[in-house]
Amino acid sequence: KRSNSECSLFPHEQFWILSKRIVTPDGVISGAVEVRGGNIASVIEGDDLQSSVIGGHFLDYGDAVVMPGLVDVHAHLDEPGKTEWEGFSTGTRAAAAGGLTTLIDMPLNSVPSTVSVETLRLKVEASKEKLHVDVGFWGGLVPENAFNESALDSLMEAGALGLKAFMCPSGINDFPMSNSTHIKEGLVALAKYNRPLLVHAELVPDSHSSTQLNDGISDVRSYATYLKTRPASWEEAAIRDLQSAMQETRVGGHAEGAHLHIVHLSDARASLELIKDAKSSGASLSVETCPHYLAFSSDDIKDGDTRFKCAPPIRDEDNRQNLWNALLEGHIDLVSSDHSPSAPELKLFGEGDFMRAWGGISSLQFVLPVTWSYGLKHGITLTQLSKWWSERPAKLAGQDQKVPLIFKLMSNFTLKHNKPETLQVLNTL
Ligand SMILES: NC(=O)NC(NC(N)=O)C(=O)[O-]
Ligand SMILES: [Zn+2]
Ligand SMILES: [Zn+2]
Repeated sequence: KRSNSECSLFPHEQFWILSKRIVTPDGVISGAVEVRGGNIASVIEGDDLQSSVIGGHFLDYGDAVVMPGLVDVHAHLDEPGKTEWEGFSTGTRAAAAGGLTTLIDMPLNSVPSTVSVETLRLKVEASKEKLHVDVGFWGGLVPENAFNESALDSLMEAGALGLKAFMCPSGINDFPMSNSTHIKEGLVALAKYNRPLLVHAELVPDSHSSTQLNDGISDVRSYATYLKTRPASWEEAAIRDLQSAMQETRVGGHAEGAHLHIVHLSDARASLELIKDAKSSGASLSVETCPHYLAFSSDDIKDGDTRFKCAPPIRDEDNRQNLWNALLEGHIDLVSSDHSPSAPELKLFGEGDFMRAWGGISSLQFVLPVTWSYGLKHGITLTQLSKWWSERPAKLAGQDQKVPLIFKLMSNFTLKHNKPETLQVLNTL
């Protein structure tokens, strides 16, 4: 609704958006999108629609792309508590600047972490009057609530869209790691709601104590040093450890109805093979990767440039190509930002110490151009981009209404010509 502020919304209850490139489930069409009362009312294929069909108010965007807004299922907005790291106001403005119209906020890096109905309410309260795009919330699965089904139920019934767990230390004191037993419990609780459990899948082998991790560390400014401390075998070990939990999400399984989603996959070798096997065995399983894994390889990262520190780490060029192939072949389902900013001083830009800097990449407003620019070299299409960044993330977050009804209906109508009767049908839909 147009407010009397300097809002840029077109001041009409009903208007049309024309473009030569409108992204629909049936491909990219030239035509017009009808907006009525703030919703998509119809989509019409055809050229020169101004005069013949539409009349009224319209915005003609020429050959600029018109597509569903991006839905980011993995963003750390850090409020309440750490607004010097991000916050709802700056984070949602960055999202809007980058074409993201929905963010699902992670349950950690805020203070407190979102691991109960009380802390979810604190977060919702903190977000009031600060949102420039839609925001939803994942709840946190931690050892403290994993066996307390009623606590998980109240978190879900209070509006959490699913749960998130870490299988390794998260770097946040009040968000401890979980094991596969906790995860199985979480999946059983989620089965009632047909909702997902998202997992940070890195598992530190028992032999590794945290001190050992830093043993023999030579040059902390070299990215290779950091990369060596978080090998792909950690991702593989976590996904191997999740196998039986994944099997329980199959039809007839103990957690049928629940869904397991692996966040920010970096290892496109053994870990990806295990995911592919689990999917083909019928597990209700999906996996995301992030633009920084698709765009950069370890060789690109200069000494001391701790902007690129994240967990799991950015791996080598061959791995990056494998990630693109897996995304193009549908083995990786979607892309998310894993926007994990911090106060600049925590990145230790001066010292460039990869071992002590905050792990997390700040990227929200760049994810669309990065995915598109680097994807062009792999021949990606706008339709694929929209599946990876809008349609599938919206489904994971249970936001099916974000995949506009008309686009769903469009999948039944193969509009060849905007014959009046067809238009009439669409308009009444
Ligand atoms: N607490 C975090 O924000 N962690 C994040 N940090 C990264 N990815 O380096 C994450 O998603 O694991
Ligand atoms: Zn993570
Ligand atoms: Zn994250």
